[in-house]
Amino acid sequence: MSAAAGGHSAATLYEAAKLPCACDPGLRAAWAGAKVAGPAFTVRGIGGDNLALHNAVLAAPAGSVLVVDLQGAAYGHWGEVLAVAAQHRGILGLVVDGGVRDSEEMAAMNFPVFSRHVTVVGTVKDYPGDMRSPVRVGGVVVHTGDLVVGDADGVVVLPQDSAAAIISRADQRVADEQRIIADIRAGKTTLELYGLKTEGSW
Ligand SMILES: O=C([O-])CC(=O)C(=O)O
Ligand SMILES: [Mg+2]
Repeated sequence: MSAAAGGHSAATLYEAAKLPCACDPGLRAAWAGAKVAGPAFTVRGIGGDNLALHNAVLAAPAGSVLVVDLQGAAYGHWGEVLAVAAQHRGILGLVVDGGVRDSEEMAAMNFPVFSRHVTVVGTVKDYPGDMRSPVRVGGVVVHTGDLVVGDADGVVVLPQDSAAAIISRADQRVADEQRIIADIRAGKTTLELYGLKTEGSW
C-alpha cells in the first residue's frame, strides 16, 4: 500500500478494476511484507541474462517501479547489488517475471521485489534489453506509466488512463466493507448482508 494507489491493497484494486489486471499467482513477494505501488517502467530482457536490469536501473526515472519480462526464467537476475543501485536512484521496487536472489538482504533494506522464483543461480550479461515497450508480466500486458501495486496477495497492474477512476471505486468499496464489517460485529450474517441464498441442506 502506498499513496500512489490511494493506500489500497492489490485485492481491493482488483475488485474495483473489473478488469483482468492480476498477474498470475506465481508472481509473489520475494520477502514477507514487501509492498510497492507506483508507475511502471517496462523492460524486456532475455532469461538467464541480466544486463537489461543493470541498464534499466540507469534508464528508469526516480519514483518508478521496474516491470521486467524475463520469460519466467529461473535465474537470480537481481540481487543486493542491483537493489542498492536502484534504491540509490529512487526506484521504488521491482516486479519481474523471472528469478531473483539475496531476498534477505532486500528485506533488510526494505526494497520490495516481486518475482516468480528466488534462486541462487547467476546470469550472463550480454543482452542490453529493450526499455519502455509493452511487456507481458505474469500474463498481464504492462505499459510504461501503468500503475503497479504489489503486496502479500500478489501484483495488479492498472491501466494509466483508468487508474484514478479505479482508485475512487476502491475508496467506495472500502467504505462499504467497513460498514459490512461493523454490521457483522453487531450480529448480522454475511448471507443477509450480501443477499445470498439461505436455503440449503448444510
Ligand atoms: O549478478 C548480478 O548482477 C545480480 C546480483 O547478484 C546482484 O545484484 O547482487
Ligand atoms: Mg550479487
